[in-house]
Amino acid sequence: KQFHLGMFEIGRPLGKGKFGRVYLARERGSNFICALKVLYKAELQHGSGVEKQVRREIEIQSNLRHPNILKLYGHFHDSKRIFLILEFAGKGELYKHLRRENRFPEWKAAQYIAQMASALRYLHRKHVIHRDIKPENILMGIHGEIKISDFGWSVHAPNNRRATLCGTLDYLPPEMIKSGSNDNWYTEKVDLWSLGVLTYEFLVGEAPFEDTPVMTHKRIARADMTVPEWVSKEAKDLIKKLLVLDPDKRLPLEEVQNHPWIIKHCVKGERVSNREKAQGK
Ligand SMILES: COc1cccc(-c2nc(Nc3cc(C)[nH]n3)cc3ccccc23)c1
Repeated sequence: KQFHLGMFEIGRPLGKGKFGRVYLARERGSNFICALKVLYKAELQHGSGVEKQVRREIEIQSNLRHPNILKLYGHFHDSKRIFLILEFAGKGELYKHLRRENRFPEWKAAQYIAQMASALRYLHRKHVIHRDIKPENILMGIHGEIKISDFGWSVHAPNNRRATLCGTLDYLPPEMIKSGSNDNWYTEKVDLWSLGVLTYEFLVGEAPFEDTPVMTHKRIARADMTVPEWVSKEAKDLIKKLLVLDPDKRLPLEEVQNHPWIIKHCVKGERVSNREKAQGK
C-alpha cells in the first residue's frame, strides 16, 4: 500500500518525541484514526547511525503484531521528512500517569507487568531485544492497556554501537554498563533486568538505582538496591528475582507470568483486585 500526506487529515499535535513531532491524524478514505510521527531528515544527521537506525526499526516494527506493542501501519517520506503511520493510543504516555499518581497500586502494577511480559515473550520469540524498557517508552490505550512504543530495538546480538547514554542510566543492566566487555555481547536477558526496574518504579515511584550517575553506575554493577518494607512480599520476591547480576539467573518470562504476585492480580483473580480497588489500595 502506497501512502502519502494527502491521504491524511492532520489533527492536533500530540507532543514532541526525541526526533520529531507526533500528530493525531485521520486517513481520509477510511476515517481511520492514527498517530502520524514526523521526523526531519535534516535532524537525522545524514549517514550517521540514527538514519540507518530509523530504517532498521521501521523494518522491525512493521512486522510485529501484538496487543501490547504499538503498531506501525506504514511509512512514507517527502524531500525533507519521514512520516510514520502509527497506532493511536488514546491515553498517551504511561510515565505521565505514573508521575501524576506517584506510584501505581499493586493490582494495577501487576496487570501492567503481566502485559509487558506478554509483549516481551512475543519479541524474544522473534529474536528482538527491546533494550530500552522504561516508562517513557510505553503508551496507554483507551481501555488502560499498555503498548511498548519505542523504536530503539535491535535484532539478535547487538551491533557494537555504544548504547547512546543520552537517556537515563537507570534502566541499563550490569552487562550493558560494564566497560571493557569488548564486543558488548548481551542477550534478550537484558529486558528481564529492565522489567525488574520497571516493576520497582511502578510500585515505589522512583527507579531502584536512582542516584548521581556515578553512584547509579556503582549500584547497578552491584545490584545494590532495597525494596521499601511497605511493598508486598510477593512483589518484592519478583523484583529480587529479576534484578540479578547474572543474566542466566534472572526469572524467565514464562515464570514471571506465573509468579504468585501476577497470578493474584491478573484477570483471572478479578475478585482479589476488585476488592483491593474497592479498598483504594
Ligand atoms: C511528549 O509528549 C507526547 C509525545 C508524543 C505523543 C504524546 C501523546 N500520544 C498519544 N498517543 C499516541 C502517540 C503515538 C505515537 N501513538 N499514540 C496520546 C496523547 C494523549 C495526551 C497527551 C499526549 C499524547 C505525547
